[in-house]
Amino acid sequence: MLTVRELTKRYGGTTAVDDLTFDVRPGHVTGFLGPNGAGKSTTIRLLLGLDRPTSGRALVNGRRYTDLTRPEREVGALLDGGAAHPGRSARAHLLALARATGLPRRRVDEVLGTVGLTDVAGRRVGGYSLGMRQRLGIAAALLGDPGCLVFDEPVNGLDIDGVRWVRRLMRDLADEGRTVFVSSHLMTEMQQVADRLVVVGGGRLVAEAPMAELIEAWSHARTVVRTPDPAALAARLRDRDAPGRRVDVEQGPSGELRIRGAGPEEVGDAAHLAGARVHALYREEASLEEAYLELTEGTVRHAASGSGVSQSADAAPGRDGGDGGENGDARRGGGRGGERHDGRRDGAEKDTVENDAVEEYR
Ligand SMILES: Nc1ncnc2c1ncn2[C@@H]1O[C@H](COP(=O)(O)OP(=O)(O)OP(=O)(O)O)[C@@H](O)[C@H]1O
Repeated sequence: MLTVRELTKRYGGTTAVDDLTFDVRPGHVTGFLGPNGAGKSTTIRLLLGLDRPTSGRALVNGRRYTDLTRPEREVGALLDGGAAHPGRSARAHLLALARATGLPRRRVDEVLGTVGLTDVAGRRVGGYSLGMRQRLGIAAALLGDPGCLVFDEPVNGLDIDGVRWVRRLMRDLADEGRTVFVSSHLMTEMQQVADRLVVVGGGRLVAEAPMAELIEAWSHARTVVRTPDPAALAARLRDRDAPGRRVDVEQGPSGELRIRGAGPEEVGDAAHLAGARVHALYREEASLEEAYLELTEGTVRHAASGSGVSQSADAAPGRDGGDGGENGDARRGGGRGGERHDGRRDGAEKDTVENDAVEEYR
């Protein structure tokens, strides 16, 4: 369980996180959604003890990260898929982490298997695609078999199979009773994977709710009708306005009417009464994207510093000895990188690296 209470973080004159309170509960995939500069990375850093709050608390299983005796067994994080040394093999990287945290080496093989890197575990990470590095980052997060997992943009750089795999993995981890917290700027991705959402804007909490509730509360289903007689139908529909009930009618770019406050049956009846011919009539469900835009409207910061700061924010997930990564912001590319995680070996990448860490840990 992750607990955030009245959390505030100021950097000079900038309030990155502003009196934020929310819970991330076990057994759910909770999405952490917000526009650039909303305070997501800062919140995650505070949860993971990588920064200190100005005030308030950010707790893992009821304790500050820095007070946890075996943090790797309680929370695992993917903050930067490129955090492994490029000259090391995936296996060597994970063995070094296991050794540093006193975890059994069998966990290395287990997590390599879980993320599908067993066959390429001896290859240098420098030759890995972005998607393979994401998998390695997830393997590192899973190493201590923690009850809480924090994933920052885990699907970036993955091909469609990789994306499906990550979704399945997050679902399975939650179904096992773990706490899964996943940040993303991809609203459509959240809709696919999260069953709860924490939405932030301008450092403040905008919403915390089950996904379905959030969409229901903040977005509006519309009825769309195509008719050659839009004026007659619109007039008839507007007549249905009554105290406590509002029917909004807008004309779309190709002449269609988009109606809020009246369903297809009612619109069909109104068309009949108005003598308007109907060529198409359907209900259009609002997407999370629409709900999200509505929720965060007006909260977007105009600080040009956002992306630069985020890079430093993403670096070095402390406990896995991250080196800042050679690709600090690559995962923000939203689908850039086109991974080929198909086991194909490029000639230049065939070398096998087993370094000191492996030797020492045998
Ligand atoms: N170390 C820092 N020094 C100064 N300002 C910072 C620092 N870290 C974050 N900020 C500022 O705090 C605000 C929140 O940044 P943060 O990176 O947490 O947002 P975010 O939601 O993760 O955005 P993104 O998706 O772009 O990473 C931004 O205005 C950012 O410029």
